[in-house]
Formats: sequence, C-alpha cells, structure tokens
Amino acid sequence: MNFTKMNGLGNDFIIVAHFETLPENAPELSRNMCDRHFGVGADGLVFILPSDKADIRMRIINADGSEAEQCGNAVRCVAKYAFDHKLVQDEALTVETMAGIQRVWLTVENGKAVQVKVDMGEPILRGEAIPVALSQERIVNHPIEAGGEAFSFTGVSMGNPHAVIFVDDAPRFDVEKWGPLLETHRLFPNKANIEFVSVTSPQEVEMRVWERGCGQTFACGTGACATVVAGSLTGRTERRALVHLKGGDLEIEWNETDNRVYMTGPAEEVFVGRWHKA
Ligand SMILES: N[C@@H](CCC[C@H](N)C(=O)O)C(=O)O
Repeated sequence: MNFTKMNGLGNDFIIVAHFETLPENAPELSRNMCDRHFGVGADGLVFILPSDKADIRMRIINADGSEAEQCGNAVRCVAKYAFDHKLVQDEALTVETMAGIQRVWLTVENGKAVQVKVDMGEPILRGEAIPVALSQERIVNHPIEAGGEAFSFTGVSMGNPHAVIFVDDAPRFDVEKWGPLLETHRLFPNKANIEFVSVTSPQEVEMRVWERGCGQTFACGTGACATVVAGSLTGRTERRALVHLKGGDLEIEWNETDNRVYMTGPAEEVFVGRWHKA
C-alpha cells in the first residue's frame, strides 16, 4: 500500500489516497502504521476518499485507532496533497469531514501549495453538544479537578471536543502528567483534547496540547481554534491571534460577522513509502 508522510507544524500524518471507502481494518491499520517503533510513526492515519458533496473527503483515525470527527492540521495536509497531486485543479476547494464541509484556500508557489487557509466552521459552545457533562449554554472558566489539582477550563467543540485551560507558562507546563488525567475526566463523555495556554498579549498566545487518541503532539489546528475562541470568551485575547505551538505558528481568526473560525498555516510533504504489513 502506497502512502505519503505529511505534517502540519510537526503534527504528522500518514496519508493514503487510493481507497473508495474507509477500509474495515482502518483502526488496526492506524495503530500499526502510526507506531513509532514498529511502524511508520505518526499521530494519525488519514484517508482521502471521493465525496459527492465536496471536492474530496477526509477521514482521520488517531494513532490509538479511534476516529476523530475533525482535524485542522490534517485538512491543510489533505488540501495540499489534493492540489499538488492534481486531484483538484483550483486553489480554492472543499473538503468533506465528519464535522461538515470545510472551505479551503491555497497559496501556491512554483506549482505547489505552501500555505493553507481553512474555514473551520462555527464553534459549538453548548455543554451537551461539545460534549461536556454539564447542561449549560456555555462552559467558561468552569472548575475541574484532576489528580488532586484544581484547574478551570473553557469547553469548545470545533467538531471535536476541546477543553482549554489557561496556565502561567504553557511551554514549561507538565503536559504529560496532566493531559491524560484531563483527557479521560468524567466531565468529557467522548474524552477531550486538552489545550494548556498562556497569554503573551491579546494577539499572541503559547499553546501546548494533549490530544485525545494520540497524546502530546507538536500542534493541533482545532485546538488552536478552540484556544482563540476560549481566549476571546474569557476576555484574554482578541478574536484574531497568533498561536505559537511546539511545531510553529498558526493564525486564527474567530470572525465577528459570520461567527466562523478561520485557520491559516503551512503543510508539508516529507516522503512517500510502501507499507507491507496488515
Ligand atoms: N491534531 C488535530 C486533531 C486530531 C484529532 C484529535 N486527536 C481528536 O481525537 O479529536 C488538529 O490539528 O486539529
């Protein structure tokens, strides 16, 4: 099976583009291929499939075999792949995901997409819809306790669930310790992606992430979107901010007019390979 290794700011994916539908063994395949010792190594396995609603369709399986509804960094990679490999001809395209249809605009240099802007849709803030086990219209600065420590989080779904926690120093925060305890907290029935964020200025934040289904990653596109929504809801940031991640920067705007979140950042193809195991 041929695959392409790509990443968005170091959030890395194995891209497979020759299936018509999701193969039945996708969870097992993802666990095997994403294994960093016995496989290719990646945060997720991404399938580019035909769509009858958009230019292409994307399904993403996390490294642990669970399926995610949405992935910002993968949408950018998939759009770049589709353009560079001539699955689409236009610099504006649409990608069907489990969370809806994403509009995408590419910046192209020398025939290759180098920068990708994505309409990530409207953030979902109602408790049950995120889902968070709290029936409130908005979950903002809500207390949460894990491992004997008190935190407060803002709940946001960008199609997938996020809990944003503001801390003093995100780059030095012990993500490996607190991430898994919060991901599986009883308040999150579908688990959650956990963002630890410190605010540098109203236009700039540092973010570290513990992702549902794959652990700490170098970047999370939906997490960066959720962070700016949470920053704006809590009065910490403006609606437009630069999010500094371990793997680089994302520009995020929660547009006041259409209530949609726009994400801009790079995507990179690194190598191609052929997979022999099941
Ligand atoms: N890295 C992604 C999100 C991938 C899915 C996530 N692990 C989940 O289970 O929701 C991004 O860039 O958004």
